[in-house]
Amino acid sequence: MSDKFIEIQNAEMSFPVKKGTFQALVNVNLNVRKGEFITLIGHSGCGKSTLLNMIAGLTTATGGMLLCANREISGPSPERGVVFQNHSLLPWLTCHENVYLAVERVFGAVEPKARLQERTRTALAMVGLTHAEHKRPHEISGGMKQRVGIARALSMEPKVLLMDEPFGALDALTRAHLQDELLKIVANTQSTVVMVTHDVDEAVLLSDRIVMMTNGPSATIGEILSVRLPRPRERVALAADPLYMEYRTSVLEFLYHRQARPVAKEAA
Ligand SMILES: Nc1ncnc2c1ncn2[C@@H]1O[C@H](COP(=O)(O)OP(=O)(O)OP(=O)(O)O)[C@@H](O)[C@H]1O
Repeated sequence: MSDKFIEIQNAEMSFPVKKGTFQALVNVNLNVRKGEFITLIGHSGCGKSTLLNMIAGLTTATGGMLLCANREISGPSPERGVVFQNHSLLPWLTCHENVYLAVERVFGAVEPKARLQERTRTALAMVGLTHAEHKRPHEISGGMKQRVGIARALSMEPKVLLMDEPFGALDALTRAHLQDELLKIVANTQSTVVMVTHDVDEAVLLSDRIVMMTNGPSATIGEILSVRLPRPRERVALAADPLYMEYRTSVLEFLYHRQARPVAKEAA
């Protein structure tokens, strides 16, 4: 397992604002191993999405360097699949067509249609949506829409799956169900994942390491917690596991004692 699949070196991000420049992130250093599951956690506005977008190549760092598989990240690429909270499906297309579109974009030039169809069906099966492949987004639940978003990202066979609060808008039970599914999918695909979350239990359940960010402006990585719970992980058993409680308490301590939320200092 390579130690440096994603390399973030002294990354910075500042935004031009009315009063000059807003320094969102400074001095961010992180190496992510191949196959590792990383969550980014921190108070609202600390820069989690900004950092994820930098890894996605959707925004360019104003300082430092970001690399994926030894190549500088200079824009979005199918090697880094992104899943957003609002799933962003095209409403006039079926689930199958939404995924097919992504598959065609990545593999369309080199593979026959039958293979593209097969890839699409495999991705939908992976998230348990074969039965809904001909439905349109308005005909399915929020959790199912989010699963289509995950299928679409996975269908491109990304080297890295980047997820920005993918389950944030879902009710607690659907969220738990999708977390369990994600654990299985990632175990099967051996994907490298970087995921933004606000949810401490979600972070402990899913992560190999939890990256805890300080409050902004000039936010950075405060601490990194290695979660050494064996896999496969089972939420009910973990709830009574003393080590699980210890990790949970460490993250809560960081968030609510060491980084107690100040009065919001958003960009002006
Ligand atoms: N394009 C932009 N222009 C100016 N300021 C920005 C821009 N994008 C983000 N910011 C500021 O950078 C900071 C980090 O924002 P970001 O969305 O990354 O935080 P976050 O931790 O993901 O927040 P949340 O948890 O609420 O989604 C915030 O103060 C935000 O207002």
